[in-house]
Amino acid sequence: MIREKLGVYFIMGSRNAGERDPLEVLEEALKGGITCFQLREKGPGAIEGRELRAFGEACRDLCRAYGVPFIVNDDVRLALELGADGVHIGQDDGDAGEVRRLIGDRILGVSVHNLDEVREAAAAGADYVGIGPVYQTTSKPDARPVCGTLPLREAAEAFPELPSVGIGGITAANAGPVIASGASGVSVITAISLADDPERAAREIRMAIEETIRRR
Ligand SMILES: Nc1nc(C(F)(F)F)ncc1COP(=O)(O)OP(=O)(O)O
Ligand SMILES: [Mg+2]
Repeated sequence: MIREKLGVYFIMGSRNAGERDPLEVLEEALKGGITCFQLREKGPGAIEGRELRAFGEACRDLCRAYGVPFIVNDDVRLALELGADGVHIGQDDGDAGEVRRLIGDRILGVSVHNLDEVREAAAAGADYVGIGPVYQTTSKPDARPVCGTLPLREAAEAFPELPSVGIGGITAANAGPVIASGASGVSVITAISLADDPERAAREIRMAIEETIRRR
């Protein structure tokens, strides 16, 4: 069941770890208890071709070793080539129904920004939706305006069967309200990928959301 795997959803590409080896950062995040990982190779210096394939295989193998779902962002062909557990697409990355047909029963995540897009994603067979940016983000230059937690609450109330994750500027300090709004998890790039101690950062986010779930 994907809902339980969405708690601490780490997203990273080869260029998100600053001066550090991204594979070391990923393994530390896995030790810290992330529950899902998305390979999102974007932005300046993004790798491609054989280099991306090799990096993706290494990320996949680390996730498998820790029993964590390995999701690929945008690139359905790469996801299928890598034998990924699923794919995440945005509103401009293709038709969700078509992607569902291409990936079979693998995990399908869709970015949404309003209830119409939630409804469409559910109809297309999405396993979860990503909603944001909840807070100001530094990871996505083309992000939409900050939306806060209200869209998460609206989606959870209107479509309680469709798990959602909040994304955008989330840290251990502000993860609580995201979960309190009804989201099943939080997605994080920088708070883990550029942390001095990614293992500790992942653990603190996991503790923050589990505390909120207990009180919810
Ligand atoms: N990559 C994402 N992952 C999630 C997840 F739910 F998985 F946390 N939610 C939202 C996005 C954003 O997806 P998209 O709008 O296509 O932009 P980009 O391809 O630049 O990431
Ligand atoms: Mg995308």
